[in-house]
Amino acid sequence: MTSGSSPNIISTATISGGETTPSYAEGLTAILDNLDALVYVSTFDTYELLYMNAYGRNIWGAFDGKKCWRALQNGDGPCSFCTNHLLLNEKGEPNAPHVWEFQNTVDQRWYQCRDQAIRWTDGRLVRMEIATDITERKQMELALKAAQEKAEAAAMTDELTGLHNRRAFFQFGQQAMHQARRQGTSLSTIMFDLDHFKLINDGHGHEAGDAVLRRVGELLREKGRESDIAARIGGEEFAILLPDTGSTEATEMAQRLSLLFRKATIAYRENAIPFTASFGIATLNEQDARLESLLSRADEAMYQSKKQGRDLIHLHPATRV
Ligand SMILES: Nc1nc2c(ncn2[C@@H]2O[C@H](COP(=O)(O)OP(=O)(O)OP(=O)(O)O)[C@@H](O)[C@H]2O)c(=O)[nH]1
Repeated sequence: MTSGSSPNIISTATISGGETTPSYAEGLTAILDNLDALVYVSTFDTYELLYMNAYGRNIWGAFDGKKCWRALQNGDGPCSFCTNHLLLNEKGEPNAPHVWEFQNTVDQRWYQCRDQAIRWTDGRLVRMEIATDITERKQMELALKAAQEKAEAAAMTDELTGLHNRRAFFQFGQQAMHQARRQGTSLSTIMFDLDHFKLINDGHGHEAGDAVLRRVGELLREKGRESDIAARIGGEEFAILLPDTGSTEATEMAQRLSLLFRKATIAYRENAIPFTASFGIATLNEQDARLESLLSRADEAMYQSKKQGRDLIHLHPATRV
């Protein structure tokens, strides 16, 4: 419906058939009442509903004398998402129709709404909305989006431990490194590798090994900060990036983890399986052009822990406190 459409139809009726105007008005009403879409008209200043077709009345009830926000949204005042301000330009003339999608708060269904200012029979500009139910399409879109997000999350997650996987670690790690550079803050990394893990697998079975890895994942999630980036980057090798953290704090964190691991024997079938890890720590310095160079220093330090007997913590010497 466009501005001035009602008077046009009525005058066509008079010219073409000489029939009385009401039959055309009734015809128009019949058309509107048989549309598979909501059509309503409300005033800009008082939000009063001037018209609502049968589709709308069947869902939202009688409209006479009601405000649009009360009848259509069961609200206590104008809706926060009201589009009225988009329908008129600064000169107070109608803008092009505004099309948007919205979930109605009363029937919870999704609608594509086409809102525009039209000239009403008394000459004033009013709001007209035509809203089509798009719930099925929207549900499909939302399900697709959720599946996509789930797949993306799965592609970044280590299935066994629930921590980030290697890919996610490098992706988020690069971001953390750029942020540290931009803000001039420190960034440390702790790498650790479980000691003699092959013996756990060989002695208790692969499932027992998996239970240990899962427990390590739990402990990292429980003890880490929200901003930490903890990942399983290899079979029994883990890495944590600690934004805004210097080497002293990182060493303290590694000490806490080392202690937790020693205490956290895994109960698996009648057996209590003890485990330890060898740690290496490094902190970002000016020469680190890439995340890899920070990690390779942490790896070197971890290797020292392995070499010197395992269940140890080493801070890379190039790291400043
Ligand atoms: N259960 C289990 N074992 C794994 C997984 N990924 C790797 N492993 C095992 O981890 C073990 C790693 O053995 P090694 O590289 O010899 O290292 P290690 O026995 O921990 O010895 P050090 O690192 O020198 O202390 C191998 O037995 C792998 O099969 C996994 O997802 N689950």
